[in-house]
Amino acid sequence: MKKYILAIDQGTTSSRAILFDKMGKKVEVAQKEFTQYFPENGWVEHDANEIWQSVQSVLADVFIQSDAKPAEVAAIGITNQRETTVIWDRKTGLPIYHALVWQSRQSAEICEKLISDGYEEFFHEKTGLVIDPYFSATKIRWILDCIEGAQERAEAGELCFGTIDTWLAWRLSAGEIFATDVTNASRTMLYNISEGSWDKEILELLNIPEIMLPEVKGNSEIYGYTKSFHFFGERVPVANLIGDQQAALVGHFAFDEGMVKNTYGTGSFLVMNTGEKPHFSEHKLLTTVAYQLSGKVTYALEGSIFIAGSVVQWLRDGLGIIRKSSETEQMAKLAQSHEDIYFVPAFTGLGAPYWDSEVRGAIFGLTRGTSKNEIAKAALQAICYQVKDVLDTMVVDTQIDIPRLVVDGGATKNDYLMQFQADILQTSIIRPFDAEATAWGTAMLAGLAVGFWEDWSVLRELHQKEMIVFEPKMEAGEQEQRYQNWQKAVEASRIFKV
Ligand SMILES: Nc1ncnc2c1ncn2[C@@H]1O[C@H](COP(=O)(O)OP(=O)(O)O)[C@@H](O)[C@H]1O
Ligand SMILES: O=P(O)(O)OC[C@H](O)CO
Repeated sequence: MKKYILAIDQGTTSSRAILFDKMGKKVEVAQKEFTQYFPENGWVEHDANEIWQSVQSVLADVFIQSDAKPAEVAAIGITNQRETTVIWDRKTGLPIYHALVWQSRQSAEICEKLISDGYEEFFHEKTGLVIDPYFSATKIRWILDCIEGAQERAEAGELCFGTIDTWLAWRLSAGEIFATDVTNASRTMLYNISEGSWDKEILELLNIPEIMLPEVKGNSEIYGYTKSFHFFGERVPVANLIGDQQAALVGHFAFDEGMVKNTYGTGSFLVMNTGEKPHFSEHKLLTTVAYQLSGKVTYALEGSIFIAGSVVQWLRDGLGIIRKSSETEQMAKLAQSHEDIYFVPAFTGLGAPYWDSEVRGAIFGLTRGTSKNEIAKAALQAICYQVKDVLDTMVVDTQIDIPRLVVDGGATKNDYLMQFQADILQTSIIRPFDAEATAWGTAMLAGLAVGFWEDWSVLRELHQKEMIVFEPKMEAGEQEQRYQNWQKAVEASRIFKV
């Protein structure tokens, strides 16, 4: 008997496997971090094989740790860090280069050329995106340029391109599934979001052969079956692929137009459901696909922040001033209030609403009295200021008020972060008791596809109602003053270019 849905949440810093039972209860979780490579200024890479190994490892762990058996899994859903680009050999399955991570800037020059040649409107109209190294298109171009003979091999059909969803589905099915979903496709800068297909003019402009691209599918259907993974005695359907931010939107049940969620993971992503018609931003927010169910596309508006939880990771792995991310909460509380510093964590440029690839990080206001506590506090505050930059832009762009923000993601465990976010936005922050929206989103979509759950009304009943609300406490005067200081710090960072 089938008892579980298995969600694979492949994030920027770790891979996770989560088992949900029929009541929507999280039965077991396994998690594994993997290596981040920073080969040059602003570059971020992953080893796609290591990602695959980390996924195999958490899949094994989740069964070893629980009473569950692979034969009891009704379906698998895969949700993933988006845009990260893998190119591999169709025959051997070996990647021809490291995966270029969404945060990575190595294709900045290709983007600058496209902008100076006047292609901004061309891409915006077709893909809903701004021209930026963030998206997969110029990363593909960069790899094809960088590896000798790759262009010819791609043209001959010998190479496959995929975002991480495609890579994992391909691996799990031993090459039988070569597909992506519409949300991941909409982040490649190659996909026409109005026509619902790879855009031939863009492919021609970037000289990317269509033969290397996966088939694009909806968000709740059987893509194929597992084959290679020996822990599955029988073949288990892969019944959903979806980008992690869109999965979180679904996981929060943000199905109505105007509903917004924000996720605090490696980056931070504010996403608003905008309904059946795409809303094209005048303020450099991204128009993207929220989900496609029964052939019907729903669109979203997104503000993407490149550095959020990863600034905390940098305090741990780069500066070495903490051992665990959770320590930052206490440090922020211990920080001296008169040592007020501002930290612009633009390690790989700034995303929405600035889209500045060249800016790099800076800390302002250091004194002899500044200690690691103040730096940790400023790092957490920086996440919140960036969210305000995006949320204010979204309100102006859509003319829709956002009186409350539903949140999820690893960094939301930090109560200081949540309270400061409520204070600086002057908005209520709603944190579900178990902030596992991303995995729950993919699990629901996969479960519906195979009839594990009958329909959305059943799932709505199961949806957790418990939550913690953080209400703003800061005086409006202080909030305004602080935000002005932040804006000055961003301005100053953008002036300094090496
Ligand atoms: N208690 C905490 N305080 C602040 N940041 C945290 C805390 N716990 C985790 N993080 C940050 O959250 C991120 C992990 O969240 P997660 O949602 O798993 O990210 P991803 O999916 O991008 O890998 C890491 O960057 C980590 O530094
Ligand atoms: O890995 P996350 O959760 O920070 O998400 C990464 C985003 O999908 C990048 O667009």
